[in-house]
Amino acid sequence: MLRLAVPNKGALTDAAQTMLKEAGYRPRRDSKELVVVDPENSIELFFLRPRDIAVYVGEGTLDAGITGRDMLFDSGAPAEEVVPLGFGRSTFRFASGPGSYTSVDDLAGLRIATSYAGLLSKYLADKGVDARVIKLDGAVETAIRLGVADAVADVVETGTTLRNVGLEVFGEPIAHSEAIVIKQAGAAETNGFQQLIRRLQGVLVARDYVMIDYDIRAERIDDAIAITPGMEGPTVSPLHREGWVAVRAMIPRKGHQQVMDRLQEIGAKAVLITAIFAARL
Ligand SMILES: Nc1ncnc2c1ncn2[C@@H]1O[C@H](COP(=O)(O)OP(=O)(O)OP(=O)(O)O)[C@@H](O)[C@H]1O
Ligand SMILES: O=P(O)(O)OC[C@H]1O[C@H](OP(=O)(O)OP(=O)(O)O)[C@H](O)[C@@H]1O
Ligand SMILES: [Mg+2]
Repeated sequence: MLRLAVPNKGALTDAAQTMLKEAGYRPRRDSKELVVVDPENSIELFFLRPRDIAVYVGEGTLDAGITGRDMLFDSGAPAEEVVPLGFGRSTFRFASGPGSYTSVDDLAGLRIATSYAGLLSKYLADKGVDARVIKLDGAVETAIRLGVADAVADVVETGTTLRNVGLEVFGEPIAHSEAIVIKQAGAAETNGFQQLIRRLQGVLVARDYVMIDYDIRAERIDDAIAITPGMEGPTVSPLHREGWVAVRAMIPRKGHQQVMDRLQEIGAKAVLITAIFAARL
């Protein structure tokens, strides 16, 4: 049985649940359930704090985990990213009162509050900036107002939290994060692990791609294929109508209306888009 760590709280929880459900795994019945055993899929799900997941996986007590890339770096645990999952996207940034500082170099000798002390300390060391890291558990944005810190380093998604307390980001982003699957660094990939990855990648394909079908005059087929090249070449089938062919291909969901416009401009008829329910490439 594969032992997988899944966030039990916080920003990644719902999206991770939804993705695992779409990948065919048994969802947890309520938010208090800490372990889900799913023998049909040979998997055990352990619901843990996102911050702790890299620690368990790095120790090898669990085979794989879903966590944030920033949390993996922060932990310093011997675990590695296997695939990005496309949700929980955020940047990790410095912020302070408007106009206070412009780059990390301005922070030498100052105090920076964060709940990602490992990630921040590594970044400061890389940049050769000697500053004091004040480790807090959360809600770090308030630390400046309360006089505990001169600047903060925190997760920013929409920026609403910072705006609400009158802070502004400055300097280059420290890190770009999203939800990822991790495994112990250097560990062999078991059959169960590869199955998990294939299923999750299938969910990503089903989310990001749609199927397009259309009819086109045979003499325009090269132009049509240039617009819809498909993954490994589109399927082209004869139509009962003389001089016409039917084409079927996968295209990115994003921009599919533009693709339909271009196909119509070269004379395509009966252009249909359908959602992909599940996929394995
Ligand atoms: N508003 C957000 N939008 C997108 N991703 C976020 C957001 N807040 C946090 N994350 C990401 O989610 C992951 C887990 O962070 P989260 O804040 O949920 O954990 P936590 O702080 O330990 O939990 P909690 O906030 O419940 O105490 C991190 O990788 C982080 O980058
Ligand atoms: O840019 P925004 O869209 O406002 O999102 C970013 C905020 O979301 C997270 O907070 P969370 O709710 O996890 O609280 P925490 O700081 O206590 O972890 C993060 O720590 C930021 O505060
Ligand atoms: Mg949080």
